[in-house]
Amino acid sequence: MTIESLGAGGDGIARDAEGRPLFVPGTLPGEAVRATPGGRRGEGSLATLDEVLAPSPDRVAPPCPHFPACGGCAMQHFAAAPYAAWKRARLGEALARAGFEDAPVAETRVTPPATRRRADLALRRRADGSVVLGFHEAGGAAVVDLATCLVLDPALVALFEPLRALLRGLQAFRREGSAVLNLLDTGPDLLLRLDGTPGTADRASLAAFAGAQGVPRIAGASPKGGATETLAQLGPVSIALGGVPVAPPPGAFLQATPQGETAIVEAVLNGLPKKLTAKTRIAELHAGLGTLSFPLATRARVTAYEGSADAVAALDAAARKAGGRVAAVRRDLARQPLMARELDGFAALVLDPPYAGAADQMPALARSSLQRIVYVSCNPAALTRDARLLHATGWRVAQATPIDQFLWSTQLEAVVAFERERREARAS
Ligand SMILES: C[S@@+](CC[C@H](N)C(=O)[O-])C[C@H]1O[C@@H](n2cnc3c(N)ncnc32)[C@H](O)[C@@H]1O
Repeated sequence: MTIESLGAGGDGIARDAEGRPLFVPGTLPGEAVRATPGGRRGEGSLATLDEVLAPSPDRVAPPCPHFPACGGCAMQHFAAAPYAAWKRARLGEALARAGFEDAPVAETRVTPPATRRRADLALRRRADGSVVLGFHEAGGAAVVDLATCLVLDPALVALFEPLRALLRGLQAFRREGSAVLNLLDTGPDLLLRLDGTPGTADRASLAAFAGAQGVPRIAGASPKGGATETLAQLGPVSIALGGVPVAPPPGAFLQATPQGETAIVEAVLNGLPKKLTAKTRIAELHAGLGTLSFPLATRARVTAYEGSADAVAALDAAARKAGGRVAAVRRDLARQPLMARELDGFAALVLDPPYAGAADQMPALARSSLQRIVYVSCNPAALTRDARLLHATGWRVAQATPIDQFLWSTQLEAVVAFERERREARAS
């Protein structure tokens, strides 16, 4: 069969005899391949690639030995330039589906390998007591035991083996769990979600590991989430966001790479209205630890709303020390979205919602007196749904920037600046 196009999930798409889509993972447009049809996928079926008969000129040798088994990466077989163009096209399609047919989409801002500073590693204990540590396999629940990872910062990869040795001896690790690693300015910050309760011996091992590996803090929690407990702390934890030091809670959200963070911040600042004064006010939703709040505060006064109690406490403490141009407010924006009249007086609004998007918040934004909205999205489908309402209520896309924060994955980060269409423009 011949692959006609590349789907949003990264699969090559061919057609069966009846013209229905046949999704073939690991293939590229234009390729002739031999594949065996298997299960169903949406309105078509899924096929397993047996052989590439005529490779695309865009096919490259995947650099990682764990590709394609490891589910962390899906697109290592795709050359860098067409891969970046594919991500850019996906943002254009997401906006077109919302009604913005000819939105100005910038070139993709790419992220180099070996820069990811955040990892959520799955852990399993084998029957012989040894430890499997890695990401879930592509399309399955099993965990791929990783010897290396080309997207992660080497400082995190260097912890794989010491972590296996630590976990092997921990009584609190029975069958499965996860390890969230955040690379902060003070070194790796570790949150272990284990299926047992650490006793005295475990705590001693954790403190020894922290000292030996230069990990200033280890926290624990149950695999189901819930409250975290500090299990070992040898020093302070800190990361500078927009130049302001913040002490993140264990497992806190960080943008995936420093380069991605820079690209997002630049696109957000470029999306603001040009005329801002020291008295201008900006509303920021889903502020987290302040990744965007502190850069925004260099242009205006910022009211930063965030739902997580821990995150807002860290943001508030950092903001107070930094001189008070950021006011941190705790608010669950899904249950209690900002109302249109609360947005009076803000020159612009920046939102950076979680993967589900901001469906509950959009009607008030569309109705408000706002003239500028900068939407940071990690989910093109949610962006399409949320942007549709803006299209229907007279907004236009001023600029859209795709950011490839998750190298070789099918994920897409984007910053889209919307502005209200001027009346004369709408009349014409
Ligand atoms: C994609 S992160 C962005 C964080 C921050 N802007 C940054 O760049 O680091 C989304 C943020 O939304 C917050 N969040 C999720 N659901 C929320 C809700 N219902 N109300 C308010 N904030 C929420 C999360 O806690 C998280 O901090």
